[in-house]
This record gives sequence, C-alpha cells and structure tokens, in this order.
Amino acid sequence: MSTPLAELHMHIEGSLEPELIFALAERNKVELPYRDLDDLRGRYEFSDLQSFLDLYFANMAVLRTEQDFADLARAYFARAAAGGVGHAEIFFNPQAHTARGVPLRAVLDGLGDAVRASAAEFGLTSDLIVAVLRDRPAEEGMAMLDELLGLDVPVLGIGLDSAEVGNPPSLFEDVFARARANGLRAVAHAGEEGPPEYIRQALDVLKVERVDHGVRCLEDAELVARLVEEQIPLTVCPLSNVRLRVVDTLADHPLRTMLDAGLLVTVNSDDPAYFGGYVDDNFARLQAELGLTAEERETLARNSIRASFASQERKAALLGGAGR
Ligand SMILES: Nc1ncnc2[nH]cnc12
Ligand SMILES: [Zn+2]
Repeated sequence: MSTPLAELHMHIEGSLEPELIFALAERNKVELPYRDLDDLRGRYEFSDLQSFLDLYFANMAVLRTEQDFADLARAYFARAAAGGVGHAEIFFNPQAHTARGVPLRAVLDGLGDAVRASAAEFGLTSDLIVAVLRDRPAEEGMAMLDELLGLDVPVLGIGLDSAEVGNPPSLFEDVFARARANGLRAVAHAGEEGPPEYIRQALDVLKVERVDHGVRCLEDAELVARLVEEQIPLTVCPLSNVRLRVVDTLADHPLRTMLDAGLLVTVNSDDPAYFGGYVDDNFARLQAELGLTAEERETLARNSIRASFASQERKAALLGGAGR
C-alpha cells in the first residue's frame, strides 16, 4: 500500500462544488446569477488568479450557517479520504464570511464539527489554518485575528492568501507577529504570481515555516539554495498552476525540476472544485502528463507528512502506512 498523503494547501471554500452551490442556494434562499449547473460550470475558465478569485468569492454567498460549513468540510474530507489523504491542514477565509454577516463562531463551529467527525469516520486527522486576505487592509486582518483568539477555538495556524501582486507579505508583519506570539504556526502564499522577493519577505518578515506555492523561487538561484539548505517546505499545486496560467501545461510544470534541485516539495489541490480535481487527481494527471514515477509519488507523499504540523506520533503512524 502506498503512503497516505498529508494535504497542506487547500482552501475549504475552494472545495465548494457546483452541485453544493445550488443545493445551499436553495436551502438558504439565495438567488444565484446562474441559469443552471452548466451555466455555472461554463464560467470555470480563468485567465489569472484574480479572474478565479472573483468567482470564488461570489460563490461563497451560499455559505450562511454553521451547518453549511459542516456540510462543505464533510464533503471535502470524504472525498480526500477516498483519494488517499490521511491528514489535512485546511485554510479558511473568515473575512470573506464575516463581511457578509456570517458570525465567525458559526464558521468555526461548522468546520470544527466536520474536523472531529472525519477523524472518527474516516480516520483522517485535520487542522484549521486561518487565512488573512492580503488584498484587505492589515488592520482588518488584525481585528479578525483578535476576534478569533478571543473565541478560544482550536486553530493551528495562520496563512496569507488572495491577490498576491501588489500586496507583499511585509504589510502583514504585525498580524503574523501577534499570531505567532499566540502559538499559531505561520505559512503564507508567496511566489505564485508574485516575485521571489515575496518569498524572502514571507521567510524573513512573517517568519513562516512553509511557503504556499513558491514556484517562482526558481527565478532566483540564491533563494533556491536557501530553501534547499533550510528545507523549507513548498506546497505546490500543479493543476491550480495550469488553470491560473502560472504554467502553460502540466507537461511544462517545474515540479520535477524542484524535486531534483533538492527542494522539499509537496503536491496539493488548492481549490479542487475549481481547478479540475482533488489531490489524487493532481497525482494522476502528473503521472499521465509529466511521467511522474511511483518513486517520485512516494517521495512527495513522505515530504507531505514531514512538512505537516502533525504530532510526531501521527507522522509515524502515517509513515508506517497505518493511516490511523
Ligand atoms: N491559489 C490561490 N492563491 C491565492 N489565494 C487563494 N485563495 C484561494 N486559492 C488561492
Ligand atoms: Zn492557495
């Protein structure tokens, strides 16, 4: 049996499938601007990160109650477990919900329910990473963090996402310092569309332990050497990179170059409902289009467990193939 995967870079709102969008719209009496499922599916054609984010945020309008968030996360965990995921560290975007009047408590209680249920039902362990919207003011992110810390709910880490270019990590120095002082593990999206300098800032200013995406590090040999030396995990998302035009095709993806350079690379789905598949779909396509070998898949699986924030006991269980 192959080693289970740890999925370290996925946005739970990005697992909102078209069918669930319609079901939740009906349940919550939200009027959708789409004629039907095909009309919605026809819009999953992106020219860059922003064109995706526009649809991603618009579709969140159907997420209103604790139950909605529990249903959303449960569906992801069921699908991920079926695809070989044994552990997941998932992002959620509070600001995108509280701005629409959804209480932060409802988001966290719904996600928390699903986290507990999936451990019991699927043996899939998981943790939550609160993601700060980098295209919103840092003060708003700080206020959200304060509210979250006041709720005393189990959140593992802090991340930084949304439109990258023009919104450098350095803007969020104070938010990340406060989060780290309160015990949160730090990660940030950097080097997806943004330059290598943003990866340096994520490391030096935000003091992140992992970099989400990071593919543009390859433009800077000194940075690559540092990432290799420090064994900083990079949570790469191949299908996302193709769909958001970071790379032209999967055959052109630099994943193998990164592995061969000695970078600590992992493979993840990012927003599986939008980018053509879950993490096992990413591996299947990499095998078909990049010639990814079984040995490389095994390296990537072991990397994902090593790069996770799971306990040493949990890591040992996953590496031992026990899964539970
Ligand atoms: N790939 C991505 N990059 C930045 N922000 C995101 N939010 C959801 N997916 C994202
Ligand atoms: Zn992402």
